[in-house]
Parts: sequence; structure tokens; C-alpha cells
Amino acid sequence: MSHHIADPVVHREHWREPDDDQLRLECGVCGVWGAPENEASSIVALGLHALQHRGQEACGIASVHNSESFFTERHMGLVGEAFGNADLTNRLPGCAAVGHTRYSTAGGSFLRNVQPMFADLDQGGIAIAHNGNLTNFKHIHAQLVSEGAIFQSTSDSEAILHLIARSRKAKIVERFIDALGRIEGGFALVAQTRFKMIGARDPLGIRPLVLGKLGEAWVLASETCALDTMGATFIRDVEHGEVVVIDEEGLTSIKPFAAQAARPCLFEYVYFARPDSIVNGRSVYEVRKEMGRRLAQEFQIEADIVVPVPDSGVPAALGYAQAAGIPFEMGIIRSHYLGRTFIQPSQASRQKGVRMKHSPNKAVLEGKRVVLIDDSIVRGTTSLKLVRAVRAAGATEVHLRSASPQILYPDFYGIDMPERSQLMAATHSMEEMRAILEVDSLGFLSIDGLYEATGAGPRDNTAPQFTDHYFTGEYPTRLLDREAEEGGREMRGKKVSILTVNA
Ligand SMILES: O=P(O)(O)OC[C@H]1O[C@H](OP(=O)(O)OP(=O)(O)O)[C@H](O)[C@@H]1O
Ligand SMILES: NC(=O)CC[C@H](N)C(=O)O
Ligand SMILES: [Mg+2]
Repeated sequence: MSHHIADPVVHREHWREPDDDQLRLECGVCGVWGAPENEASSIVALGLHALQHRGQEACGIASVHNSESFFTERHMGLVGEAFGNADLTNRLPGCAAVGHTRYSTAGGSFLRNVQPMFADLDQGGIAIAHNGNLTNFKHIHAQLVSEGAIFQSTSDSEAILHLIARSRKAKIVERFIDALGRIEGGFALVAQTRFKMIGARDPLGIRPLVLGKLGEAWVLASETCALDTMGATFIRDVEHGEVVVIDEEGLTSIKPFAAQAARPCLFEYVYFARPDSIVNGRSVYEVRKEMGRRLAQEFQIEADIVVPVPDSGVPAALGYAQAAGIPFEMGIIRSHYLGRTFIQPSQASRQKGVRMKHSPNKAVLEGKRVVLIDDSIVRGTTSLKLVRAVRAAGATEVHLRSASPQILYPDFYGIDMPERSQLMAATHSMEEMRAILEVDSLGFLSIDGLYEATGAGPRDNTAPQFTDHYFTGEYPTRLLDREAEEGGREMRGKKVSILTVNA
């Protein structure tokens, strides 16, 4: 028997469209507790605007009114379209609210997967917003479904709600923590119950979460740039493995996991976070500039101009230009009217998208030897288009530099990084890449150069300061679902070779 439902993917092999394998962004989460009457949702909407770069697929806000009623709105599309210029005081009333801006990593892009997700528990409602990806979702899902759970979505985040609902503990915070004990992977969570806001970060702190204050109100957000937009003051990072509970009593910090060293995600510095954010105490802008400076030291080259691939390549190019003493020029102009990643369902339309997003600036490129700087090269689609465009605009030489090392391995913690077969550096040698990208020379920042740029010193190979699995293949956790697919092969801490890399 078959019946039509909007999302029939749960029991299929493909958890997303087979061709939908673009490097995607992250989700953004934020929440406020104790805001003036009916203002919480407007404050959260501001925070979500600032976190738009972390996800452009969908967004939502859930508010709590009078510690009694929950109001939720979930929309496909951008925050501005959903919540901009609107009076939210009636639509989403209350002094507490939580919000989410989504890029899917588990489950397709449609309304039932949009967050915050809400459940009515026996103690009252709970709304949760999740940034990250659970590495044991399929395992938990199979177990819950066999016990009779009925999932309303195909998103991994819903599993957390089921686990909270099924916990035998008495109190909501205990049930929340009970659920955290069952999930694995990367997560930054912000939840609202009738009386409390709860924030949590995974045991390694892979995903970011910061705490702030706005007058008397407490604020949680993925990045400090959201605090700035909301008008809140940064208090501190939520620590790795920490649960913060905010209610009438104030803030309570709980450390429910076995203590271990933090391993935040290095890619927040490379690409995800907004340059004006402070991540793990370091300015993202400064780190990116330093990546560029180190890139210039690692590869010295004669050139006339340094050109960034906007947006995220800009600070590294600035650092490079300053260190190399070569003028920085905006040789590529980026359209303001296209999203950060112009996701298209096919490779052909993706290529067209890259063409629409960036245009060469002939006036500065003509007759010049160009160093082109991007933060990362994933599939190579952006690079090849731009190299051709820069040459067509009259550049005499093009030297391409990536301000991060070669991306060789997929991510399972909230970055929708493609499989190795799609990653250019995983399937080609340096010389092959140079030839395919049609550049005079090609260079990638070393892993130590990247670590140094963060201010953390060189990579400590026995206890790395960050998780850098996309560069090294060393995953900081076990990967239950993936390991099951790989026939039970342990992947944690190992150099994983799913496909052979050409030297
Ligand atoms: O090798 P590729 O598969 O083409 O992917 C790499 C590109 O994707 C990212 O930019 P994106 O367009 O997502 O965002 P940005 O505008 O913030 O740079 C990244 O900064 C690279 O430019
Ligand atoms: N990028 C993310 O953090 C996504 C969150 C969640 N896994 C989802 O797919 O909705
Ligand atoms: Mg880019």
C-alpha cells in the first residue's frame, strides 16, 4: 500500500537528494529569557538576522507567553522574509523565545523539518533549536521507532525531543540531560520550557554557543555577532559539555558529561562564522587575516595584485596582501542579491549560480599577475569559474591560494561537507588540481599554519586543540551510523581512507 506524504525519505537510503551535495552552511540558534513583555520574539528575530549566514533554507521562532502558552512560526526561506518588518508582539508573544535558522544536514529541506521543534510533554511544552548533527541518529531513530515512536519529521533534531519525552526522570532539566546522554556528535542546543531556557554544548564543544545579557534578560546564540545585533553584552562561551539552565533563580551551570579536552570545529574560523564574531576568545576576522599572512609566508610569489574571492576569502586576502606587500584589489565583485551559497539541485545550475554570484572587475585585472585567495576549495566549482573569468578579464597569470589545507574527508557534525568522491583534493594530486583549475600555481595553507593563525600554537598531534577531521581524517568521536554503514569499522581517531587519495 502506498500513500502520498510530503517527505517519504525516512526509510530510504538517501537522506537527502542524491545530487544535493554542495558544501552547506551551519545552522544558527538563539534564545532570550526574561525580555520585556512580548518583546522576546523580536529580539530573537534580530539575532536570527545576524545568524543568517549560518543557514538560508528556513527559519523559525517559538515563544512562551505567561509561562503557559507556546507560539511557534516556522517558515521556509530567509529571516527577513519571514519575520522582517513585522510586529511580532501579537504573532509570537511572551518574555522568552528561541529561534533557528536552518541548513539541513539530516532530513530534507521542507517545512516539517524546520526548527524550533516543539513537543507537548506531560510537564508542559518544550521547544528546541539545534545546530549540529547527530552521529548516532539512525541508530536512535530505529530504536525509538521500534518502541512505537512516531516521527513527524526526518530531521535528527526531532530525536532529541523523543528522548526527552521518554526519559523516566522526574524533572524537565534531568530529562533533557538524560537525552543528551543518549545522543552523539555535534550539538549546540537552545531550548525553552514554560519556566526555563536551557542551553547545551556537546562534550567536545564542536559547535559554538555563547551567553550574553540584554538588560535583565539572558541571551544564548551561536555567535557573538548575534549578541551585537540584539544589543546584548557578551558574558562568556557556554563551555564544552556544559548545560546552562536559566530561570527565575538565575543561571545554573551543570557539567553532566565526563570531563575531556575541548575540540571546537576549526572550520568556524575558516568559513562559517561571521568575521565580526569572537569564537573561542579570538576574533574571526583577525584569525582569517593571520591565515592570509601565513599563506604569504608559506608561498612567496611575484604578482601585481591580490584578489579575494568574496565574501569569506576577503580577510585572508587582506592579510596576504599586507604580508606580501602586494596591493589588495577587489578584482571580483560579488552580487548582494544572492545568498551565501547559491544552492542548485544540479551541477549545471550550480555552475550557472557561481557565474551569477561573482563578476570579474576588468578595470583592475587587465594585464595583471593575480594572486587569487579563497578560504577553502571544496569541489573546485567556484575556483574554476573564477580563474576563467579572471583570465578572460585580461589577467596574465593566476596563482590560486587556499587559506586552509586540502579538504579530504567528509564531516558528520553539522557541516554538510560532501563525500570524498566529490572533494577535489581527495581525488586529485596537487599537479592534477593545478591543471584542472587552469592556474599557474596552486597552494594550500599548512595545517600548522592554520593552527598558528588561531593563536593556539602548532597542532598538538597527541591532543589536537581543535577538531580538524575534514583535513586530517581524524574524527574526535565514534561515528555510530557511519561505522555501521562501513561494516562496523572504527573511525574515531583514525586516519580514515574511504577512497584512496592520489599522492
Ligand atoms: O570549491 P567549491 O565547491 O566551489 O566551494 C568552495 C567555495 O564555497 C564557499 O563559498 P560560499 O559561496 O559558500 O560562501 P561565501 O560567499 O561566504 O564565500 C567557500 O568560501 C568557497 O568560495
Ligand atoms: N546545520 C545544522 O546545524 C542542521 C541541524 C539539523 N541537523 C538539521 O538538519 O536540521
Ligand atoms: Mg566563498
